[in-house]
Amino acid sequence: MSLHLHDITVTLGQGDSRTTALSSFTAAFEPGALTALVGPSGSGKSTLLAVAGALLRPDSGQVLLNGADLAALTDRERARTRRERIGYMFQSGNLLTGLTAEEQLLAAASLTGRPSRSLRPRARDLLAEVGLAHRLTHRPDQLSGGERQRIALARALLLQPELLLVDEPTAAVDRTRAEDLTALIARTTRQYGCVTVVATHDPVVTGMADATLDMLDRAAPRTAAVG
Ligand SMILES: Nc1ncnc2c1ncn2[C@@H]1O[C@H](COP(=O)(O)OP(=O)(O)OP(=O)(O)O)[C@@H](O)[C@H]1O
Repeated sequence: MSLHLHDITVTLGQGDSRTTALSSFTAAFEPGALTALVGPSGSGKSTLLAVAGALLRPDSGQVLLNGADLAALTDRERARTRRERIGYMFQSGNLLTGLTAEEQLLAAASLTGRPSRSLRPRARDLLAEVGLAHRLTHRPDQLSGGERQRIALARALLLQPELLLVDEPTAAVDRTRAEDLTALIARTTRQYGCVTVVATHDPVVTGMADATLDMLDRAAPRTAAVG
């Protein structure tokens, strides 16, 4: 498993709000390694996660997951790749209203056609690992922001993704929980051999990461020198 982003450019918005969020961005990510993606607010971290996760098509460039270009796949193939090969944990948690913590995990897995009964023990183990064994039957509106994020992490890990994309996992939790969550992400990354990219401002995460990628170091010059 490998992830290689090659010469990625992304523009967002229309008219006056049109912004170049990524400009000729190139980077390679190692399997079994947790890479911390750092850089000031607005430097393109979330945009990069969206492109790597086949949620957003770049204007140009290649997103090579194991050598195959996600940017060149059809919408249907991209949706399948997202369901089966990529785990996401984004800031909002993106949980489904009305479902319990345990159902959040099983519902996501059922989209890939796997029987939920066989996954239930693993779902419970993962919820216990993120410290939510006592919250299996709670629904999103009965949980804190940090708890919702932890459910999203457990859900992302359920199907052993090849690519794990995480946006600010520690923003809504205390330091001890931040260390536990980051350790879980790092441990799972090594165990599954997945490529893990975590956008973060938190020194706890950068301190435990295998590599740090600073968005500002990778930005291409905005104006080319003409000789
Ligand atoms: N829909 C949009 N339309 C126009 N510009 C946008 C849009 N979404 C994001 N941007 C701009 O694109 C740039 C990159 O945004 P992005 O969210 O990727 O940054 P970030 O590094 O994740 O920031 P943060 O650390 O604050 O989450 C920013 O300048 C932002 O203002």
